[in-house]
Amino acid sequence: MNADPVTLMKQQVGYAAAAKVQSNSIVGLGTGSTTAYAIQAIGERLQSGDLQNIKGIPTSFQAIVLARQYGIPLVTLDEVEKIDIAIDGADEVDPQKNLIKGGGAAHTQEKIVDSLADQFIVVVDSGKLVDHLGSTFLLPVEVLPMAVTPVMKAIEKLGGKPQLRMGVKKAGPVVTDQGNLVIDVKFDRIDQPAELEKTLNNLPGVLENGLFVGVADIIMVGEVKDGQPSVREF
Ligand SMILES: O=C(CO)[C@H](O)[C@H](O)COP(=O)(O)O
Repeated sequence: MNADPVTLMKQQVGYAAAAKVQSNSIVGLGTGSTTAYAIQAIGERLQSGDLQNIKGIPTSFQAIVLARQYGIPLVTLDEVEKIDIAIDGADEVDPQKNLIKGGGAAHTQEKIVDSLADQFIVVVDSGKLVDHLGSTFLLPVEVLPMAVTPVMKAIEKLGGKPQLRMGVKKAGPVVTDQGNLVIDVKFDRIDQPAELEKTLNNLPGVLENGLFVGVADIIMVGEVKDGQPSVREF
């Protein structure tokens, strides 16, 4: 393999998480470049006959496209009693397994699916591990378009520095799969993520924020040591 180290870590951890999926299960399919490897690996296991009777619940349009590409049948939350396992990425992970998600603007559907899973496995490269949430990544907040200005003002009063997420190769702001906008917020240090999660979601116009507190069961971390990729769990 001649991929760069971060890509190697993502591949390794995505495939390792897919190996935990068992036949006859409902699988939450997360969003992002790391989860994409897990979706690919689940599809390959289905195709080889190593896995049978898997149904996926997607967390985004990206997940739908990848599931179709790799032959994973999809169902909706209306059609299942429960989700057995969900695999999803994260932008930051703290030692208590709390997360910041939403780098792909998909955190609203991700939180619904990941929270419902009996087992939620987070797949990250080692660069995502932090001592405190908010250290490296801005906190994404999905907001109804008509409420962007009042929500930004309210976030400033909470001590955050908000900025509207702008599109890349698209004029204007990023529009979520739900047709809303994303405000990315810099907080100097998020010491009480559970409280901040609730406070932000209580602002009129906010749909969901990217703090996932007490949701993750297992963190799988892709690492490269001496040029060799490996995976550890906590
Ligand atoms: O939360 C997410 C999307 O909303 C992603 O899971 C998160 O941004 C990590 O993505 P990647 O694996 O590409 O680094």
